[in-house]
Amino acid sequence: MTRWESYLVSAAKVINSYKGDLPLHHFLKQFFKQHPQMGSRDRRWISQLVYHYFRLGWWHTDMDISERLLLGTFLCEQQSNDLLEQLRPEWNQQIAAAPEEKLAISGAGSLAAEQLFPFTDELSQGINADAFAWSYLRQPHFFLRVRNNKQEQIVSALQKNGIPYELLENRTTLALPNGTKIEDILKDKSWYEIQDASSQQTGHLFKPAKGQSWWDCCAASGGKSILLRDQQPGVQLLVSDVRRSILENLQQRFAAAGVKNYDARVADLTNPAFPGTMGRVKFDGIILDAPCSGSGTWGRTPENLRFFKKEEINKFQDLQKRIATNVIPFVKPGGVLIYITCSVFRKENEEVADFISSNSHLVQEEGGVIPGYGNGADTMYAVRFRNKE
Ligand SMILES: C[S@@+](CC[C@H](N)C(=O)[O-])C[C@H]1O[C@@H](n2cnc3c(N)ncnc32)[C@H](O)[C@@H]1O
Repeated sequence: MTRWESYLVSAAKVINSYKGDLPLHHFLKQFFKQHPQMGSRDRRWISQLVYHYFRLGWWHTDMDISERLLLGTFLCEQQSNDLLEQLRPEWNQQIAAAPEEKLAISGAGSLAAEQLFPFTDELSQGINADAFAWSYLRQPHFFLRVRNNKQEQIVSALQKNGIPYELLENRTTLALPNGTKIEDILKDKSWYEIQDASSQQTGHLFKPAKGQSWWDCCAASGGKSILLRDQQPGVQLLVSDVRRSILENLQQRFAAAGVKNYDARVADLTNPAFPGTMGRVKFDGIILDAPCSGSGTWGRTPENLRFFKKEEINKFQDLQKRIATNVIPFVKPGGVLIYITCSVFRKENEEVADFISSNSHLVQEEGGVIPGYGNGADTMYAVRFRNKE
């Protein structure tokens, strides 16, 4: 058996044993731990094959696995590669063709959006189902947000290391190839944050003013809070999350980014007793970056196309409504609430936004879907409400 054929066999082994109960990258890590004879090149190829396989969603699930692995590689890769050259050279010659052309060349028949992404009837308004579904065939980019005006220094380090990059029009967002080991290239952590392009765009809704008090109530490791403080270093900041461990990550990330003077607390915002623990405090701005299906980021975790259960969407909506209900009373009259998800589902987006405005004095001012699928970024939803009390 050639090296390339053995990659197909190993990838098929992974696919047959993976049941979706933990993220695919964790599963692959475990798999490689059990097969220490595989070197880094082998691991890279097998992982890539498996990811391409899942990028095809529910299309041709009855096809022979090896055939589907090759088809996934043909449709998802844009550059000639050794595996196809050895196993399907006639496809490798056409690797740069448009996806529609590749479909015809492969003889695999037509491809409808619902076959790739089985939840098209759940999409938020304004998301183009075809363009969104087809975006799964491309691995998303890796994005940086430039801080402290270090564009020139960063670009020159990337050029020195031969890393291809695109500096977007706003001159603060950099798109890089996925898997770039940026920590090895940029030693000064204060120059940049790793943050998806759409996540960076949510910041356009913040508009903080000096001296205001803000609460990032589902802060995780603090990506939105750092963005907020970069816009307005003078805001007073409270961060909270239900997970103590993620707030420890936040503290390290803030220290590396030079973010100081903030309050942090562990808080479960679904707990009905929670509001009583906050005292009489109110905020000029609250960022509610809600726990969600993450369906706008599944280009990075395409195994979800096969393993996510539609019923989960309602559970997320329920969680989002409960958290919003507990958070709304803490917006000052005249203050703002920014509701954010990285979901493409109407139930987690517009329906929760409608729930917020129907059950409070909050009025939606601006925002909506941030469609990242056209430029290799995540798709998000972000809306800004003002308290008209
Ligand atoms: C989408 S993430 C936030 C991402 C973060 N804002 C950022 O920019 O990196 C949602 C966060 O909500 C937190 N969360 C989930 N359930 C919660 C609850 N009941 N109360 C408070 N936080 C919760 C999760 O732990 C998770 O860190």
